This record gives sequence, structure tokens and C-alpha cells, in this order.
Amino acid sequence: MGNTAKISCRGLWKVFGPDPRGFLRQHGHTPGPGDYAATKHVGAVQDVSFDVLEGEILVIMGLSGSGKSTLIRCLTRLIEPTEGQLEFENRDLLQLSKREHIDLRRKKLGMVFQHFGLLPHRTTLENVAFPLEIQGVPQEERNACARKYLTLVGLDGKEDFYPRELSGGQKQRVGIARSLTTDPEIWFLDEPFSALDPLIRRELQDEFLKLQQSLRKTIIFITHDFSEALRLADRIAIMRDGRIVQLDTPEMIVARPADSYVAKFGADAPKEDVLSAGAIADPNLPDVLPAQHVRASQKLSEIIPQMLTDGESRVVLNRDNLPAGVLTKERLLSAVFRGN
Ligand SMILES: Nc1ncnc2c1ncn2[C@@H]1O[C@H](COP(=O)(O)OP(=O)(O)OP(=O)(O)O)[C@@H](O)[C@H]1O
Repeated sequence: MGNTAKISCRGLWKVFGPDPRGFLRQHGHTPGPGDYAATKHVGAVQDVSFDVLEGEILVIMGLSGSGKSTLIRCLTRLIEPTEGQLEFENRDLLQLSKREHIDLRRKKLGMVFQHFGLLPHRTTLENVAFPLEIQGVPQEERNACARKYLTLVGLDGKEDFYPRELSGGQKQRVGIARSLTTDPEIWFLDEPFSALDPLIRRELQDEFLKLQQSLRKTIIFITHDFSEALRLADRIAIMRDGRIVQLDTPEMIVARPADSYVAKFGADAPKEDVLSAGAIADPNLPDVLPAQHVRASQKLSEIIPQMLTDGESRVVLNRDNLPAGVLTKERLLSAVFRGN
């Protein structure tokens, strides 16, 4: 993941209701819940600012109704934001004409949704090739491309099947392959695995991570499942009532939640798989350092077996091999069982 912002949004609002812009002006961009209720407006996205970095998986996570879908729809301009700035590779997205935007969406953005949206009277191959057909790519070329992506998502041999002949997981694989044929620069996935049973869901998450290792797309992934967010994300943006309350690495979301809403999500997280030695080490170094060391980046699940066997503390070394803290057995257990 690089440091270049692929998408930037600043002060983004989406208010639904009779007069969204007038409403924001009237309330000086700081409306309270009572203001919304009194005027029949809804603040689906409220003053949201963040960057999506090139090559990262940014997961947007939050309870039902927190504004995830509205935010993603603003970013893709399937709906118009009420206010704010939106840039794609430093180009002002909100200044593009409708035509330019449709073109951008077709060529640079890929989208996968929870409901597969496959065309029922077309075969798997034709469904996957469809975005290229719209672009006027000749049949042989688009079919070759569709075959390539069908292989990539493990659907070899299903080219001539119709959607009704596929399982839910297979349909979603078709949706994934279809969204990739145009080689999008940004890949939006809105609850793509939510309709699948837990085993298939986990399998597709693994495949998705494998795909990303080779494709290195910039990804915005929506889910309301915190464990899915932890497994997939480079960074997680947690939404509540249309606002991003914390945007951080999975580890920091669990180790240093911004408030009790975020902490509740982290409470049941498998701490040993998420937290690393560096996040929980005591930074105050004693005069005499423990003889054994661990690396700051090592996950607790790797360290626990040895530390619980010998009961010895460890000095925690940073990337430059310098002591960054000390980890005692008590601190380790407290992090795993009490979450701090
Ligand atoms: N077209 C609309 N008109 C009025 N209110 C809307 C509209 N679309 C969404 N909302 C409201 O905006 C808020 C955010 O909805 P949104 O669908 O973005 O949430 P979400 O986090 O994606 O929820 P879910 O996980 O259930 O899909 C909700 O209160 C919803 O009722």
C-alpha cells in the first residue's frame, strides 16, 4: 500500500429531505438530531473526510443505517453529494459532466454488490463479458478476457451455465469476475459476501485476499461484519450516524478504540490474532532488559505459546532492532482477556 491518495473526500455531506442545501446553510453545517427530526431531513453522510490510498483495502464498517451505502454511492456518484469535495487522482470529480463521469465509472471503477445483479438470460461467460460489450469490445476479445477472469475466480467449466444453475457463492464469483474485466483502478464492494453462508463466505474472503495479492487494486469494501473487516482491511473506517468515528488499522481499532461504540465492536475480536507485541508493550524500559526478545510486529498468537511456557518477559524490538518496550506475561494475558 502506497501513500498516494487515489480518492480524497473532504467535508462530504448527503442529506435527504425537502431542501438539503438550505437545511445545511440554515444550521451552519452543525445540525443536531433534533434539527433533522423537526424538518424531516436525514443526515445519511455528515461531514466525512478521508483518503483512500493506492493499493489499500479500506473497509467501511458500521451498523445498519450508519450511512455506508450512501457514502459509497456518493463516491461513485450514483447519487450526488449535497456538499463537499471529491477528488479522484487529484481530479475534481464533482466538476465532471455526466458523460465524463459515466465514462470514468465504466473504465476506472469496478463495483460488486450483495445482490449479484446478473442478467438471467445470459450465460456466465456473457455476464462476465457484459461490461466490455457495452464498451464495444469485439466478441472474441471480450470472451477471451472474460475467460481469463473466470479462471481467476475458479469458475472454469461454468462458462455456459445460466445464473439459475449456479450456487450463491458461484454467482458472487461471477459478479467479482464481471467487475474486473474492465481492469478498474478502484474496486467498490458493497456487502458482497453478506448473502452467503458462513463457510462459503470465509472461503470467498480468502480467495478475495489472494486475488488482491496479485491484482493490487485500490479497494473500498463495505461490511457490517466486524470480523470480516478485521480479516480483510488494511484500514477500517467505522461509521455511526453518517460520520466516521474512527479510521485506523484493525489493530489500532481494537487496541485504542476512539469511543465506546468502537470498543463494543472490538470487545469480541480475537485479540491474539489482531494485536501485535508493539501495540501492547510497556514503553518504559527497565534498567536491565529481559534476555529474550520478540519483534514489535509479531502477533500475540505467535508469542503466547513460548511466553506462557517459560513465563519470562520479552524485550520488544522495533524495525531498527532497537528496544521499544517490554512485554510481561501479565501484560500479555491482560491484553488477550481484558482487551488492554
Ligand atoms: N433515498 C433516501 N431517502 C431518505 N433517506 C434515505 C435514503 N437512502 C438512505 N436513507 C437513510 O440514510 C441513512 C443511511 O442509510 P444507508 O443505506 O446509507 O445505511 P447503511 O449503513 O448502508 O445501512 P445497511 O447496512 O442497512 O445497508 C438511513 O437512515 C436511511 O434511512
